[in-house]
Amino acid sequence: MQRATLNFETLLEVTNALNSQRDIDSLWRVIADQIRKVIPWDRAGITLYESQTDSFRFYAVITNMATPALAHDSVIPREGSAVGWVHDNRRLHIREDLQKEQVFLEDRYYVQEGLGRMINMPLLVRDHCLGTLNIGSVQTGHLDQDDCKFLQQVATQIAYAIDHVLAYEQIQQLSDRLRRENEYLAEEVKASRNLRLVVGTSSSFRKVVDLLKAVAPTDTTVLLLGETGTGKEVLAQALHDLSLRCHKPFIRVNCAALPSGLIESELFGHERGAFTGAQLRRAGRFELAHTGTLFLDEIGEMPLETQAKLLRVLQDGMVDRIGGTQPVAVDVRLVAATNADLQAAVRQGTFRADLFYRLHIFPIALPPLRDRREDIHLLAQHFLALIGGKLKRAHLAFDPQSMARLLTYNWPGNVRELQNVIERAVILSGSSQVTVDEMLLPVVQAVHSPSSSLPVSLGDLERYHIIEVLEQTKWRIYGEQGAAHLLGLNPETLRSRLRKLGLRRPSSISPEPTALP
Ligand SMILES: Nc1ncnc2c1ncn2[C@@H]1O[C@H](COP(=O)(O)OP(=O)(O)OP(=O)(O)O)[C@@H](O)[C@H]1O
Repeated sequence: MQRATLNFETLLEVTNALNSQRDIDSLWRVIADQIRKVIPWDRAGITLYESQTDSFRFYAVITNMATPALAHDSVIPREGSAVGWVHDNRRLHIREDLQKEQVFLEDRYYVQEGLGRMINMPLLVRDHCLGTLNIGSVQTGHLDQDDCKFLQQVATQIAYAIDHVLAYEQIQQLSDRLRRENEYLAEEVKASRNLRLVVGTSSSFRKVVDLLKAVAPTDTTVLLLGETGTGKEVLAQALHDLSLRCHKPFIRVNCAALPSGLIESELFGHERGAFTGAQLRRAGRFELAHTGTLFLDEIGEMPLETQAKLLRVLQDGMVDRIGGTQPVAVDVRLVAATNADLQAAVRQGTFRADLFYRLHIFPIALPPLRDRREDIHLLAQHFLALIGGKLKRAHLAFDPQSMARLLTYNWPGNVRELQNVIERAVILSGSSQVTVDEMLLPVVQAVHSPSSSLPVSLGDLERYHIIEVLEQTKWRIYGEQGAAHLLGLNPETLRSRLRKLGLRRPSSISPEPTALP
């Protein structure tokens, strides 16, 4: 067969192979076999340029050499390498005798492998160089013009095919990211995180807000310390809202809520098939938070193994997906929170000291509610308005005794408790006048005391409260001294609630003169 015909037919075979849907390894094998018909080789490889690291990675390699020094995934820097030269100059480079011309970084590895000649071709798409095609042989010697032209044509076909694959991967990644963002937002909506306003004018709280405002515009890592329910998450969100990243994502991870087996894939993502059940490639929360803020709540609960991986991300800004070979660069501002004594955890060996120092750059300690009693009034009004909005109850107001009760109650550390008491009071008060019955306060303490083993649901709480009041009134519902009046409910509303709760007047108590449940 004539040389020109052979080259043409081979090129056609290469194009056909590129159009067939195969995985990259078998595809490369078919193409490399075609190239061999025209130019004998002992090593054929493709590198791709990675701008993040300004280097080239071997994307596919086939070699006859016994001990290949540069294998699949090996990385070569652009500076000083032949592939870098080809990339920068957009043209082919041949070392006809590697022994004599070891001018580039990778040449000594090729000589070690036993190669005599190396040809590097740019993979060009619209004058953009994606990487290189590299053909090496044990033989030394010249390459004629036709062969150069043939190789360049093969390189162009490969370049366009790779460009399509990369574009497809990018679309997949973007759609994966969008899907994850949607899932995340749906979760967030479900959790109805509408209590974002930061409320408080006490001097201890103002100090916290001043620190927050000072650090917000920087990219410094912030560690929020404080008892549970003191507002660490509210402040993390406020920090993000005040930062230059406010229009970028704010992503939250509760380290205590995720089982240890899941936390790494949740944080760092995973490749398809990385473990049983990983049917799709999944971006982690670090990737979702790219250019924004990642809030790691309850960081003290993070398993030691995950702490080591988190430390690596903080050091290099690169995330390794589980089962992945290529790290992904992320630009994330980290905010962490804990109610645990991290220094004690470091002493006990359950928290890494090096991670602690990475996080403890700008600690902010939140005061418990007992140390900011001046804020109770404002917080109570704030929660009343929010809960009123949530339950669609307009113009709610505390009756004067109730506000006094809230102000004098010996609140422990927790703002969430105050909020919950108010929510219960609103539900139990039938009118726009909200009564915080004294009963609500001790019950809340009992619920949260360590000796109480079972959590009490809102339904149970309502039932206990109603029974208590009915017992006080000897099951009298109507009139000034009746349970309906004390509960601030219409008697008919109370009667229907009793029916709903399945409560009946005990037979030992004589009936009221009106219709009874
Ligand atoms: N200063 C504040 N202003 C307004 N709301 C607040 C404030 N502090 C706390 N809250 C409310 O109290 C509840 C508990 O706050 P948050 O979840 O931020 O606490 P946390 O310290 O992160 O709790 P945990 O340790 O349990 O994760 C939330 O509903 C929040 O809206």
